[in-house]
Amino acid sequence: MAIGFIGAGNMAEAIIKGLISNKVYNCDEINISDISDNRLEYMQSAYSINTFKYNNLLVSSSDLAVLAVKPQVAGEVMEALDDFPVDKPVISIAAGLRIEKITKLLGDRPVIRVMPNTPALAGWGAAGIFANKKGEKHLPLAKKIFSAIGEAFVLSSEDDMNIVTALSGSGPAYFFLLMEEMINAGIELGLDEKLASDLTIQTAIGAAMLARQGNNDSETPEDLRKKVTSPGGTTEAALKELENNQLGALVMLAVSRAKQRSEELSKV
Ligand SMILES: NC(=O)C1=CN([C@@H]2O[C@H](COP(=O)(O)OP(=O)(O)OC[C@H]3O[C@@H](n4cnc5c(N)ncnc54)[C@H](O)[C@@H]3O)[C@@H](O)[C@H]2O)C=CC1
Ligand SMILES: O=C(O)[C@@H]1CCC=N1
Repeated sequence: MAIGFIGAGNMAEAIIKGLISNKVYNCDEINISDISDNRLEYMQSAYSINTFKYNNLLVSSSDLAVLAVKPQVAGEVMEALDDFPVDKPVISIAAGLRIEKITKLLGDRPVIRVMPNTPALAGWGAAGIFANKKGEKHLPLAKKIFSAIGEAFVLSSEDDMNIVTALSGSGPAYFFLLMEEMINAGIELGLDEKLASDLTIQTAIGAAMLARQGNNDSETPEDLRKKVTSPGGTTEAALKELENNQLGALVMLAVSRAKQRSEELSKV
């Protein structure tokens, strides 16, 4: 069984790294194509996988194709795939690309839509998965692939993919922005850059680990926040500022905007 990635970008690399280190596929069972020769050379030397200059050759040498190009070029990439047998499944990770469009261009075939995220690069990804009727029998394989790079969650409706994209697909960027701002605050208030950065990142990891542990013990992030917040203390002073400046409403606005953008991309 060979897996073929169309597009050798950041997400394809994250997935491939996880597949190899978790021995889901051997290097010689992984194919990749890209328009960039540099990118193909890099992927070949970093992971010893098979590279293809042409997407058509890639799909004819693969049992499963993973569409990993930007949504804006996905249409033209699919239109140019000739003689791609309809029994071969497609996994698409392109944001906002609906299954209906894929089957329209590639024929009525098994399709699995997945929304992964970049923490997959560190093995800590979160992915939402949805299959069409024909794709359902390939769900165990899709779950295996995305569990190799984090946790995979099967969705009951394709429409939920827009929310998943806004929450966990784009979500790492929200946490990174918060980290950037915390580091900047630490520096501005007098710490050196390295210390501000080390403290912020370790705190983010600690908070995430605690939240994860809490999730198993029915302790919510809200419960954990309350444990940090001593009455009349420093945390309370900080949180009041975040509340007064409507952090909650701002997060709702940002996530809704990302969801709306995902819906817009569905119409391209
Ligand atoms: N970056 C992220 O956090 C996430 C991205 N995604 C989705 O994953 C997909 C890929 O995103 P990234 O890896 O971040 O993008 P990227 O820009 O790093 O990778 C895309 C790759 O496709 C190649 N490419 C462009 N045209 C091509 C063609 N005609 N044939 C073959 N290859 C071609 C590019 O040279 C590039 O290497 C997108 O559809 C995006 O919506 C999904 C979840 C998270
Ligand atoms: O920003 C984007 O469109 C992609 C999808 C989710 C994360 N990155």
